[in-house]
Amino acid sequence: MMFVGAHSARWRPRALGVPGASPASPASARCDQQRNVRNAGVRAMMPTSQKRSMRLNSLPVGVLWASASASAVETDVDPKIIDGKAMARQVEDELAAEVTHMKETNGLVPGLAVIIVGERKDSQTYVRAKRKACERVGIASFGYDLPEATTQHDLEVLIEQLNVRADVHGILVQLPLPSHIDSEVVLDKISYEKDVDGFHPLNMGRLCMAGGGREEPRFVPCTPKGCIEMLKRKNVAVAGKNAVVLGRSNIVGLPAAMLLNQMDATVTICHSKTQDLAAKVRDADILVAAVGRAQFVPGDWIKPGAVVIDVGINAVEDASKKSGYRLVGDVDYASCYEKASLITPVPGGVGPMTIAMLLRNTVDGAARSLE
Ligand SMILES: Nc1nc(=O)c2c([nH]1)NC[C@@H]1CN(c3ccc(C(=O)N[C@@H](CCC(=O)O)C(=O)O)cc3)C=[N+]21
Repeated sequence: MMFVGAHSARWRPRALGVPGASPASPASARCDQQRNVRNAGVRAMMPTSQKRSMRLNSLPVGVLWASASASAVETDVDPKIIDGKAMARQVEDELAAEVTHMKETNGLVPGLAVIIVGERKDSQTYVRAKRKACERVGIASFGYDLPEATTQHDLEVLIEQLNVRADVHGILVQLPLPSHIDSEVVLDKISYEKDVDGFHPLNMGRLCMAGGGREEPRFVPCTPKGCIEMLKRKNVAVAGKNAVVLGRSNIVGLPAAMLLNQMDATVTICHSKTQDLAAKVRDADILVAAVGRAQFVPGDWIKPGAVVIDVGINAVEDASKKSGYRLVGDVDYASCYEKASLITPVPGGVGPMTIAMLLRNTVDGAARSLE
């Protein structure tokens, strides 16, 4: 049976607070001494003209501070940049406290099952990041690494088993799935009460329904939820503002538009058939770019003072890097930075917040299981 193999691949929970110090995640340690390392990451995202001015307030002022009071230091190094990595660590700290409390009062350990089918390198990277994040906050993670040739039936059987397991509160099937598997059918199989990705039609449907008295979705998709959390934590006023969402995917664009609509923004969804895209974007007080095209949005499309949330993660060739590539977003960062009042970097922006929201959803799912 394939699940024997899957079980042997089960992730072993490690002690809390052990930094998963791999070169790919330099900021996984949370101690104060590490703060300047993290700030260095932000500094790398800044145009050179800004770097000099920020050096003054990036002195190690917080060495004696508790991490709970470190937020101003961590996220406001350059007030224009929304440091998603630091913000995600803050969310993780909050979640770790909740998880500890849950364990102490109810003996409950939140559990997340992550299924990956096939050997896509990018999927493996993301899944590894999710597992490490679970370790940091004390969530038990159960990894299922299934071969490319896994059948639709076997995948569905696994999901049904996870649906009834009391120690699993969230189930995530990493996308994209191999083409011989019908993703929609698979996602519908996940119990909507464990659908921490928020992709189940019942969760998506409830997200899209407006009006009083309706049931809230059990879970909201992690990437758009992370975008909104960034706006909230930066105290961005949304009501009455023009929000433009580039892209209409089920995973990002569409749910992001629904959430902004619920916050009383005037939302415009743009896509490949949109006429005069530049004019639409120039009207945006808040721009969410999720088109999957490297540096697609130039700075001269940005309204002065706009808030720019860049969801894109695109690899572009870069001979100066050891890997041969670097990651860029869907906006041209340097020119958009000049016009924006707030902007998210790539990497270190929406990506880490996506993972933090997955943890949030898993802890919420565990809390709901007590009701
Ligand atoms: N069922 C499912 N749920 C998902 O949430 C899901 C998925 N499938 N398939 C793929 C996309 C992509 N995604 C990312 C999450 C974090 C980073 C992230 O943390 N990125 C780092 C950089 C990572 C790197 O260096 O490669 C950053 O932006 O700083 C990126 C991408 C979740 N996804």
